[in-house]
Parts: sequence; C-alpha cells; structure tokens
Amino acid sequence: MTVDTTPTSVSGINIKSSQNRLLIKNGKIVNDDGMEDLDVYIEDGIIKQVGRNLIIPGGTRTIDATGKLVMPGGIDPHTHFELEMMGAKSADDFYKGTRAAVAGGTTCVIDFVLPQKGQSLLEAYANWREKADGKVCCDYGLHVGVTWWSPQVRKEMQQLTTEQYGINSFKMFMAYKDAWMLDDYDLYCAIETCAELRALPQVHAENGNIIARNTEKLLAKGVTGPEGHQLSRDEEVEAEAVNRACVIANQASSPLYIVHMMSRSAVRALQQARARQRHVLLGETLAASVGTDGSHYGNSCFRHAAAHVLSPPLRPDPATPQALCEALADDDLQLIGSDNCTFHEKDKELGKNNFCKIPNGVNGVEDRMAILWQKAVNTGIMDPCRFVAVTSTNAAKIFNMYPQKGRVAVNSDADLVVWDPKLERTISAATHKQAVNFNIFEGQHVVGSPQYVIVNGRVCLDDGELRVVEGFGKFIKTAVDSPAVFGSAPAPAAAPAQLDVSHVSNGSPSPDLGNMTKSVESLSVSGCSTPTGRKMREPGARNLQTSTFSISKEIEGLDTKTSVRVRNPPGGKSSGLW
Ligand SMILES: NC(=O)NCCC(=O)O
Ligand SMILES: [Zn+2]
Ligand SMILES: [Zn+2]
Repeated sequence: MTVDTTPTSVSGINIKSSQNRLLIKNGKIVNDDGMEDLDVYIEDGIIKQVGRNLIIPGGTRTIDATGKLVMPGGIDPHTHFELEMMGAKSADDFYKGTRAAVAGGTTCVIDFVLPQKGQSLLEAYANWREKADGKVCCDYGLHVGVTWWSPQVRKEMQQLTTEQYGINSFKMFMAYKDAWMLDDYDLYCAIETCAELRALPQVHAENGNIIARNTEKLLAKGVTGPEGHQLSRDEEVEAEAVNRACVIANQASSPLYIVHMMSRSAVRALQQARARQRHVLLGETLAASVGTDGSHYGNSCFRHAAAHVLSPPLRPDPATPQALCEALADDDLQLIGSDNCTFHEKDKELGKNNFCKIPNGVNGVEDRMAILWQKAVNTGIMDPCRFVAVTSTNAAKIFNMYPQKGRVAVNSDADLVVWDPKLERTISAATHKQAVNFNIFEGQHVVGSPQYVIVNGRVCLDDGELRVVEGFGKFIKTAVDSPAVFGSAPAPAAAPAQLDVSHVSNGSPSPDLGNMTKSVESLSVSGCSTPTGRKMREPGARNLQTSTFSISKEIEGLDTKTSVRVRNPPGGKSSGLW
C-alpha cells in the first residue's frame, strides 16, 4: 500500500481522529434537487448529520467551507484503466487513474471489463478485480463488455448479475470490426438478455462496417495521418448506429444507454428515438467532447493530433461542445463521463503510418468536473444542481448506487467535494496527475475546482494537497433492476423480451406489431403537457432560484406530426431521473 504523503498530523490534530470525524462548516450543500446552507458531520466514512448548530464530539477536525459548495463526489461512469487494446496498454493504472480522479473531485469510477473475443466473461472479471482491488484510491464499480456471443456468454451474464459479482450493466460495441464488434443479431441477443436480467445494456454506437470500408478507401488515397480517423467516421456514421441501437433495444423491449455520444447528429437521433419508444433511453457524453474539438486532427504534429484520437472522434463542427453542454442541461443527455483511456506517446506512434492503428483514447478523469463547470456553469448553460446531477447523482441512480453515492445526506457515503467556484488554474500536463505527458485540455483556464475531496470520510485532497492512499477504495457491487432504469414496478414474471403476439388471430404472428403498437401508444402519451426543460441561460446565474422552466425548445427536432417530445417532465416521461 502506498500513501502519497504521510503527515502524522494535520493542523496539530491527530490524523486518525481527523479521518474518523470531520465537520464541514459554513458551506452551501448542493444536491441534484436543491441547495442549502448547512453543515455536514461525518464519522467513520458515513455522513451522520446534516444541519445547523450540530452537536459534535470534541477532537473533530473542522473544514471551513465559507463561500464554497459542498457537493457529492463525482462519479465517472466511464474509465479504462490498464486496458489492453490495439496492441498497447492504457497508461493510467487503477492507482494513477483513481489518484487523478480524486485530484479532480471524482470519488467513484466505473471501469469496463473488456474480455477478448472467446474469453470467459467471468475470467475477465476476475482479472479486472485483481488489477483494481489493491490499487484503487477511491471506490469503483465495473461494467462488463459483451464482445462475442454464445450460450456460454449468456449464462455468464446471468452469473455476473448475481450478488457474488455485482454487475448490472453490459457494454456492446457496434464498432471495432474484427475485434469487439457484434453484428446486429448478436447485439439483439445481448440486449435481450440484459432486458431479461433487468441489467442495463450500453452501446458504443458507430457503424463499424462503414468505418472499415471508409478506412480502406482513405488509405488507398494516401490519407494515413490522424485526420483520417475523423474522415473515416463522420457524424452520420455515429447517428445511424445510435438509431439502429435504439431500434434493436425497442425490439428487445429494453432500456438502453449510449456511451460517449460525441455529435449533435447523435443526440438528435437519440431524441427522435425517445419520442417514439417506450423504454428509457439514456445518453452519456464526455469531458473531451465538451472541452475541445476535432480541429486538432489537422495539427501537423503527429503527437498532438494522435493524442486526440478517440472513438467516436471529436467533431470538426465548432458548435458541438456548446450543443452538448446544452443537451446535458436539457436532459437530452444524462451524464458526462471521461472515457479516460490514456496512451503514452510511443504507443500512439503505433499508428504513425496508418491512422487506424493509433490506440484510441484520451485523458479526462482528472479534468472532467472542472471542464464542465467552466463550459456549462460559468457560461450560464446549467446551474450547480444540474452539474451535480450529470457529474454524480444520475450515475448513482442509473447504476443503482443511490443514495449510498451521489447525494449529500445522512447515511450516504462521505464522498464529498468542497468546490471553490472562484479557484482559478490553468490545466497542464506539467501539473496534472495523470500518467501521460499530454493533456487534451492543455492551456485552458478554468475558474472553479475542488479545494477538498473527501473519500469515504478521509480527506484525500486537503486544501489542494493530494493525499490519496493506494488500495483505500473498495469495489461497489451493483444490483440489477435499477429503479431509475426499470421503474419501481416489480419485474414481470415473464421475460420482458417476449414478442407480443396477443393481438394476432390468424396464427401468423408479425414480430413488428407488438412494438409498433407500443410506439403508437407512446406517441400519444408523449403529447402530454407538462412544461419541462429545466435550464438556465442567463450568463452568471447560478442557482435554482434563477432557473427557468421552458417549453420553448420542446418542439425542436420533431420528426413526425403526431409526436411532441416533452422534455424533462418532473415525474413524467423523460430520463426518469428527475
Ligand atoms: N473511446 C475510445 O476511443 N477508447 C476507449 C474504448 C472505447 O470506449 O471505445
Ligand atoms: Zn466505446
Ligand atoms: Zn470507453
């Protein structure tokens, strides 16, 4: 076990007592549903009291949070630490990756177990636990990739969702042809299995066959540099896959979560699917896509351009970052992750003469919160409550960790950030904690960053000084049947993915009709009138009181005359997370 720094005392108080008992005073608590000036008392890693004039034991360390926001620690729903892909291994391991996470205000990450084709999912899961358990500086959960299909995979998915393993989400790839990609039949089977298990299917939505053919054509024309990466997979290639994934999920009567949505076209495809489908459809974007853009692929320096290569790629359209912030604010997207998957320069050079060999991935786990604060809160696009929702609470709800995680409340884990909205700094690889010497946000000036980060009651960022402990975090088992995804009704006795043939009288069932009937029903339901779209546009306005409920944008993006997409109805049809 490694400790970054090992002071025996902090401000003259024994560190043991300061770790066990902590009072955060005079701050403004921010949850996803409101803000209030209250103190927080923590004991043994759990929030024990929230209120004013608290009575607390002597010897308790006090942090004065005057002028600061006290928020649930960030939950990054998408990391790849120590991942072997495309002939390289990602540079941030579970120690350095979670150390960087904590430095940026994130106190829980969810990484992906990605089996090789043909590999047992259980074996891959065991490998991941072995890599992570002794190294993590904060709590972590796992999603499992379904990278091939067989009856054995189906059985192992079922096993993984039991209490013994604690998995409630599976990721399928529509890209990375000849590696992790599933065809539509296998994708349908995998999503259907998720629905039966009441687990959440996640999809990497890009058309892998189109990418493969475009890559051949580009290479034949002599386009070998990193710019070819974006050219081989434009927005349409992403949006088509988003739509197809939603259709397949609908056929399987399943909810769906689309990871790393990088373009306006993709968001539009998700909105349109939501308007016609009955099950919850969730979308995640990335710090990379709100914090930078695809202009970097044209940089003449290979190192620079290759460092920005990830899939789906950053988009050349300069309006994309703001549009994605607005989508997060409007609940068109529900979460922001990092997809942190860093590679050393020598590994990126595997693609020096062929862009399709550049290992895919960028940094973000450390800067995710500050980047979103800068781009969305400081600009007035979202308020601090929505910031908490998309950086923490929604992930906790979707992956069934709530309210243990994602909330400042009595009995929740003491995973907290004391956020200084006035703290100014410039992001740089020279000062970041990530394992690589490149940062895609290099030189960006941000106002707002964590001053203290508390992980399970332990002060791990202490007035800006990082004091993490290797192996201090623990694995969080997640149960299936998340209420945010499947609703609070009990699971149906019959498997939900059965085709509805009840209306067929001549003995020749039409597989389409069951879902078509549902679509028609949901179209009429979606015309209901709840005003939605909690958002805030006045620059500088920063609290719920100044938020407005707007219906003005609700009829944008209509694709049929009969459907009206009602956005964010509190308690109505939306992501279900309000
Ligand atoms: N996104 C990316 O480019 N790398 C990580 C693997 C994945 O999530 O597809
Ligand atoms: Zn992916
Ligand atoms: Zn990823």
